[in-house]
Order: sequence, then C-alpha cells, then structure tokens
Amino acid sequence: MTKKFNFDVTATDGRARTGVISTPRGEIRTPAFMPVGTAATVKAMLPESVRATGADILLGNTYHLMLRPTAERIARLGGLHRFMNWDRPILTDSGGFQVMSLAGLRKLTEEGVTFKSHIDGSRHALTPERSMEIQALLGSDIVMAFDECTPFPSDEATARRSMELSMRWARRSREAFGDRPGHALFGIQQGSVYRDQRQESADKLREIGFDGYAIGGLAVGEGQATMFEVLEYAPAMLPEDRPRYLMGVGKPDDIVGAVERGIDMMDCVLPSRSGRTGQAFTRFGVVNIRNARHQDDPRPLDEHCTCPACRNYSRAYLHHVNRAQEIIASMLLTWHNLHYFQELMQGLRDAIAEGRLAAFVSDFHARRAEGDI
Ligand SMILES: Nc1nc(=O)c2cc3nc(NCCN4CCCCC4)[nH]c3cc2[nH]1
Repeated sequence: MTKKFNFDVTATDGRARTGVISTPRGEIRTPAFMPVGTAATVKAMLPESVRATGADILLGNTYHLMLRPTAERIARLGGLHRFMNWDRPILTDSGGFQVMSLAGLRKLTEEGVTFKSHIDGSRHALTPERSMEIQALLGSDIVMAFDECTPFPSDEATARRSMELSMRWARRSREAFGDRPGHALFGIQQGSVYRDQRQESADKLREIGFDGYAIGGLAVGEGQATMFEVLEYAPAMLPEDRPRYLMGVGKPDDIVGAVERGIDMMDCVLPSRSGRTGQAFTRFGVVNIRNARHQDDPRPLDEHCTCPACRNYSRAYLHHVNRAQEIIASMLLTWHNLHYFQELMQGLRDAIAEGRLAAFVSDFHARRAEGDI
C-alpha cells in the first residue's frame, strides 16, 4: 500500500460539508452512506449490484467474521476484499457493540470482553489488541477503535465510567494498530447524552490522534430528538479536517438531519433489512409492499426511480413475490432501498456543493407523507 489515506473538504453549506476520502482502494464521496455487509455479504445483493447503487464503501463486522469463518481463514484466503469480491474500501466495526447486542454470557473487564458465540456457544475474547489484529487480518481500509457503546439510558456516573474505559481502550487500539500506511484508524467518541463527557471524550481522542472520528453511543434507543440534541454540539468537538462518522444511522430523515449537523459518514442495516421485510423507501415515504392495496397496482414503487425494481416491475409483482416469500422479493426491494439511500446522499452532496441545502431539506420533508403510502 503506497498511497496514503486522506480527507479533503470540498464545499460547505452551514455546518454541512462535502468531501472526498482518498484511500489506496479508491475514493469515498462524502457525505457517504455505507451499506452493511456483516457476514462478508450485503444480504441479497451481488457486490457489483451494490456498486451499481452508488456505494463507494461497505461496512463489515469484526464480531461476526471472527466467529465465522474466522479472521485467520479470511486472511489465508487473501483477505476480506478478495474473499467477498469487493475491491473498493471497507470499514470494519471493532466488535464491542455487536458483543453487547448479540453475544451471550458476557464478561467485561479492564482487559476487554469475554463472551459466548451466538452461533455455537463457543467462548471468545475481544480486547483492543485482538480487535486490531482481527481487523488487520481482514485487511479493512478503515479500522474502528475497540470501545464500549454506553447503554442508553445511563446515569452520569455510569456513562462516565464507560466513556473513560473506552478512552483507555482507544489508546490501546492506537498503540496496537501501529503505523500502517494506506490504512486508517478511527477513534469513537462516547459520553452518552452528557455534553461535558462528550467534550472530554473528544479532547482525549484528539490527544491520542486518529485519522477519523466516530460519534458512538447514539442510535441506541434515545430517539431522534435526543440524538439531534447531541448532534447540535458533538460533531464540532471533533477535528473539522477529519471525517466525522455517525455509527448506526439511520432512517432517511435521520441521515438528512445528521448531514445538516456536520456528519460525513453513516451506516445502517435499515435499507437492506427492511427491504427483506417488504418495506420500500421512496421520496414520498415508506411503501409496505405486503399491504393488500398493492396487489393489483401496475405502477412501479416510484416512477421517478431508475433502479431495476422500479424500471421493470409493478407493485403488484413485488407484492406477489413478497407474499410468496420468493428470493427475488428480497433482491429487488434491497436493491431499490440501497439505490434510494445512495440517491439521497447524491442529492445532499449536490445541494451542499451548490449552497442550496436548506431548500433541499425543506423539499425532502415537504414530499414525505407520515406513515405508509
Ligand atoms: N464500535 C461501535 N461503537 C458504538 O458506540 C456504536 C453505536 C451504534 N449505534 C448503532 N445503532 C444501530 C441501530 N440500528 C438501527 C436499525 C436496526 C438495527 C439497529 N450501531 C452502532 C455501532 C457502534 N459501534
């Protein structure tokens, strides 16, 4: 890896900005949405189809891949990019969040976490050092520091203990990551909904020094209003010349609100997961294709959409294959949703570059009906 990792801000509109993250495996246009490829696949999608939706980067998960097929096996087979046939950038989450949300019999100490696999009950350990080793074996381009996602709600003392542990783990992550040209390590801010703790966390991460900075501990049940309250101040606490990544977000209106508040990168299972359940996101709101009212409807999901589902299939067909639990239902709705999310990102990038973000946002909200359409 000769080429460097770099981030250039290219335009701003209020607190929002557009930029380009340069990596040896390609460029990432920001604000960027990362489809989630948890088990080395974006479910129901071929990698070339994911690329066709406009994605520049995918997210993978340390937790899932360490359990199955193991990071060592993926390394022996040439690394995660080769393994899953995606040659563009990959960001991998560091595992702590998934342990707390998926694994059994967890034990958390200063050293790290031990847990039982949700797949076969085998026992495993994750520490900052082991997480860095796994992410290096996978060959991911953007590595996340090993942290604890503070549960919500947490009282101030609990949140502080959690944040301070994550900051000690951030330093251990930085030291274990070492110097890997062309690869980036992102720190993760914690501090729950407490402004002073968010500031202390940001200051500590700056002192350690990272290639990018994530806002963790959100999208954990606090609700959009509380999340936006934190996003009123948290992004500006992080270096403005580095990418700011809001983890786990979100619904289209979460994404728009986060970009307005200075966020550059996001990821969420929503477009793929909800596609498999029959939910289609459109500029007018959410279509639940399982609803009987679609069974005779010859129109596409969204006549303005250029994705394969909207170009070639009727709502009646999508209703039928969803009801019949046909595999193509997951394929077409996932493709449509990922296409819609990437179109939304392109719309945001264009609006920021042309200084018309406020108009874009009010038009975005005006079009959308509440509830299913
Ligand atoms: N390393 C790490 N640290 C975090 O604080 C974190 C915080 C997060 N918050 C979320 N929220 C995901 C919400 N998602 C919404 C759609 C349905 C499934 C859950 N994902 C996260 C991932 C995270 N990863």
